[in-house]
Amino acid sequence: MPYTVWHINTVEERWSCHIMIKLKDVELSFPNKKHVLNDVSLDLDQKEVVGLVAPNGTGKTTLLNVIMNNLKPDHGFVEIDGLRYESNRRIKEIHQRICAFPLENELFGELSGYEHLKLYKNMWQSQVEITKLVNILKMGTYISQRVDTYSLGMEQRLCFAMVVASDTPIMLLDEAMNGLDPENVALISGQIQELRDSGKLVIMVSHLLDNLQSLADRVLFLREGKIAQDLNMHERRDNFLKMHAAPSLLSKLHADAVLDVFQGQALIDLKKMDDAAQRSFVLELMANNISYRIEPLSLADEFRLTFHR
Ligand SMILES: Nc1ncnc2c1ncn2[C@@H]1O[C@H](COP(=O)(O)OP(=O)(O)OP(=O)(O)O)[C@@H](O)[C@H]1O
Repeated sequence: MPYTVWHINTVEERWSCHIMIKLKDVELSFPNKKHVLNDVSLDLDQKEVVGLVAPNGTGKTTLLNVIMNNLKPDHGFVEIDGLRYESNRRIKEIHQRICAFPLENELFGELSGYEHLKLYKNMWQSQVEITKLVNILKMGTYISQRVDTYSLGMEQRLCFAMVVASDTPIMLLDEAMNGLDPENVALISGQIQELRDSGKLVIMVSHLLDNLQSLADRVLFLREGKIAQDLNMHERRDNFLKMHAAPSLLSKLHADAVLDVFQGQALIDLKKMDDAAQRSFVLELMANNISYRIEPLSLADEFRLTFHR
């Protein structure tokens, strides 16, 4: 009989594979819109930033609402940290583990930003230091003002700070960067990285693909109710050739190799050419002084190929 070698997981290994959210065969239709979610199965781990990406009206918010139990799936189930929404007690237990980005109508105009942060800290009984949080997010100049005096960007930063104040293991950020200037996008991105590093699962619905490219560990594309792409952002990916779309040269390539032509740039799939063909094509680009780069697809490239082809 062969020896059985028991592998005892290290603390790090156990930590890195704890499933915080499980969706199994989730389906959901609205009366006027069928199959907004159509058989979605997903496991999301702790200590991850997960980007959820799709064009408008595709079902991203619906998916977050299913995770929060605001919508019940027609089929399938959701499990949060091993628990299902099956009784009021369970719902309460689960909601202690999740905080969702507040909607505009969940803010109280007559209260200050500071009072909102205290409210979230108390609701989740967290240990977050509000003064420190206010300083980190550079909200000191307006945090004592009534929220109905806030600009969109100030409100967005407050809503993000409210989620941080909850200190829950799962954070759902639906378009949290909307309306923020680049400096604030960078500030909040840095905080999201710290949340991830401290062990949180952060799910971000976002249309800022360049930002997700650098921030997310994993990006999901939702298309026709399904997860059309599940990209591990740390995995080494194949190289593609990106070149100025010179028609005379593109016409020499097999049509299958030209994946996309967009805003004067062509995207060439090098896997459709053998080494010799690749070399001679690159020499031709150089001889014709045509600019090109060889690199993996960006998230924006992946998005175009998934949704616009
Ligand atoms: N309560 C509802 N009743 C009926 N239809 C709904 C409801 N909520 C969403 N829908 C429809 O379901 C589809 C998905 O909506 P959802 O808000 O999830 O999209 P989204 O991807 O979050 O869009 P956006 O990027 O514009 O926020 C849309 O066609 C929308 O009209």
